[in-house]
Amino acid sequence: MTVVLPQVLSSPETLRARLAGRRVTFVPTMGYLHEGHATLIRAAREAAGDGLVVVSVFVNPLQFGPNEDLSRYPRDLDRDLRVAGEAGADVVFHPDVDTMYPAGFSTRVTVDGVSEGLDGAARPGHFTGVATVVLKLLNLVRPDAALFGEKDWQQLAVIRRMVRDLNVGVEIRGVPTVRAASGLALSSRNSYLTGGQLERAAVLSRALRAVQAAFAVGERSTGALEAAGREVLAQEPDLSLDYLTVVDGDMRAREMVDNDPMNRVLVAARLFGVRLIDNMALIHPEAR
Ligand SMILES: Nc1ncnc2c1ncn2[C@@H]1O[C@H](COP(=O)(O)OP(=O)(O)OP(=O)(O)O)[C@@H](O)[C@H]1O
Ligand SMILES: CC(C)(CO)[C@@H](O)C(=O)[O-]
Ligand code: BAL
Repeated sequence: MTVVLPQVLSSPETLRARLAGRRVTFVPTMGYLHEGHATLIRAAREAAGDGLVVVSVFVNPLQFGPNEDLSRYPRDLDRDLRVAGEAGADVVFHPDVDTMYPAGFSTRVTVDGVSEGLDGAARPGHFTGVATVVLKLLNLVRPDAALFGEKDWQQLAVIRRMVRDLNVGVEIRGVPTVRAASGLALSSRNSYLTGGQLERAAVLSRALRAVQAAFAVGERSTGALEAAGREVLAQEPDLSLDYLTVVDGDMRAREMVDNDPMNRVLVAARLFGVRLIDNMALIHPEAR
């Protein structure tokens, strides 16, 4: 099958000229696209009708801490163009860092509350970096709708809050997490792991399923639910746990949970030196 590669644009001016007057559905990414991204792009294609699907590929330095993996974050634009084209993208916006943050750039967007715990606490400044770049990308692309993965559940909550608070006027859609057969959530950072390590990293999703199973048999204390997940994680000696926490839709910890479908268990851990995150609803989707 011949794939029509998307048009690559790197300046705000050419992007605006290309998108003028068109309905636009947008998928922001940091590149190194995998099947999770392709699922987002296909969903965008379906939602877009005869409008344009725009994918951004930009590794945003503002959301990386000083000791994080910015310099080694995986990059492969040629492959990204093939994946994006196959999934139905029309345009890939690929700006360089100076275009996004020219000399004198001084503005930051900080979302209080939902940004503060979990990854916000573990990665100081991370969500300010995310909110700033996402608002900037939304202002450049001016989409009707933008799609984000539920894999980054707290990020999705931060973006929804920002869009609501600042009247950005874009529909934000969440897309369920795409997983490997082992249960491991697909992630660009999985490329840091070898085959055997990837199999072992599936312990994260097994821990989340153990929390779902405890909830399904009636456990409502978050302490006991979290203990069920941690017990599974304890079986992996090369894992260093950041958090495994049950939160409500506003990212708040509670002592007891009810059947609200927004209740979620989130996990972040370092495995073989790589920091991975995952999350699941407390109510197993098939039990709804
Ligand atoms: N497995 C997945 N299923 C669904 N959406 C995903 C998945 N992985 C990433 N996404 C979504 O794709 C978008 C771009 O994410 P990003 O480019 O950071 O990829 P990533 O795989 O999450 O990388 P990282 O390793 O940095 O976490 C985000 O909205 C993210 O939530
Ligand atoms: C939303 C995003 C593209 C902002 O850089 C990034 O955080 C991501 O890929 O999830
Ligand atoms: N997908 C989230 C991007 C990050 O970890 O910086």
